[in-house]
Amino acid sequence: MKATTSPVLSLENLKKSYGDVEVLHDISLSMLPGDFLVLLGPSGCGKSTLLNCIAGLEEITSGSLRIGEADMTDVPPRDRDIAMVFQSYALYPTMTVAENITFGMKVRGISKAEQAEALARVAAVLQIEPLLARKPSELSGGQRQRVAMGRALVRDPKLFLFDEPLSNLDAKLRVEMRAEIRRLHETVNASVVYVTHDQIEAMTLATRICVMNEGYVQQFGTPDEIYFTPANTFVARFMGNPPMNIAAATCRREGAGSVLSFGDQEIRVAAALPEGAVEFGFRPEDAEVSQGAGSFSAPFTVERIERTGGDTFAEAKLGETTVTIRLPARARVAAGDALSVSLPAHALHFFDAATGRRIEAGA
Ligand SMILES: Nc1ncnc2c1ncn2[C@@H]1O[C@H](COP(=O)(O)OP(=O)(O)OP(=O)(O)O)[C@@H](O)[C@H]1O
Repeated sequence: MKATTSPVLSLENLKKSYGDVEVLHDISLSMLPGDFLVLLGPSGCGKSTLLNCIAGLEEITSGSLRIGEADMTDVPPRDRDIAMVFQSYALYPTMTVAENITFGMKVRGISKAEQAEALARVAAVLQIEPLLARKPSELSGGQRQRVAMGRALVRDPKLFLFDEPLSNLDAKLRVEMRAEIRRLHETVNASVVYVTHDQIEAMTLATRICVMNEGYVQQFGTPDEIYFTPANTFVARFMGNPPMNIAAATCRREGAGSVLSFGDQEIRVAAALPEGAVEFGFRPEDAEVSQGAGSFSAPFTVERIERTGGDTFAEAKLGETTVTIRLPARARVAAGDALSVSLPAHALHFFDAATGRRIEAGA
């Protein structure tokens, strides 16, 4: 008989209030050992508060929080079998790198031999052997971040918690460290909860993403589910750069399909959608630009062109909404040109105009 793997972390109807103000509402999610769970959302959405609840730095107001099988309600942070890496590295300035990494073990009375063994293992994984005798002031930002991770890695805990660990690094270093964290996760097969507001970090690192807004879980799924089938307009707009185009349309049924109109522009779709107001979405990279007739009955007139080097983006109006369409880098297009745009069926997204929720197209 195959044993089922039990979650390493599970939250059920977790709520957190500060005084009368509830900042986390009914959060339920779980992750399996080896999962890399990213808590993603804009500033103030509650992701750090949720991480701090998991760490035990904040008490939960109601609901349950389990790490492994054990309920954590009355368990202090030091007994939760977790290791945290913060955005500020909080290294001890007077200690060497080696001492910083082994300090926690020393405090817990772990033998010198075991400390040395753990230090060697972690230094090799993080490739910081040449830095062990240095002080934090003699390190670059990326090296300090690696040492901070080293301090967490010597623990071999049930759960690693990362709070925006890359946000103090410059763009290039962030990309390098992102790759390193990914490699690290693959090498040690750790279970990680990772907070960020950066959707690229979430897409590249996560096995599961929990998108949050205003203390609510907007969607919990794999990176592909979140990107390709966003549950609502918030998730659709939050993921992707440039974000998904979303335009208000009026829908009428025609035959087995539907016609969406945006002023004088119309698009026929095979899906049988509810009639009336609907939000229509497509990603800038899914638009196929052609010379002939596209999916839309009226062409788009280019209002603005933006060239980023690798891509060219054209802005045009769809009804009242300005939409962005990605073109090849060397596309010879200028403001005032007309574009015929086609969209493959899988690239069409529909959302309820009142609630913003995804409408599963029944075709
Ligand atoms: N100690 C506190 N007392 C009262 N309100 C708080 C406290 N800490 C956080 N909040 C509020 O809880 C909400 C969530 O804050 P939190 O720091 O978790 O957001 P966040 O998503 O991590 O944001 P950021 O990315 O800016 O750190 C915010 O509205 C914040 O103002």
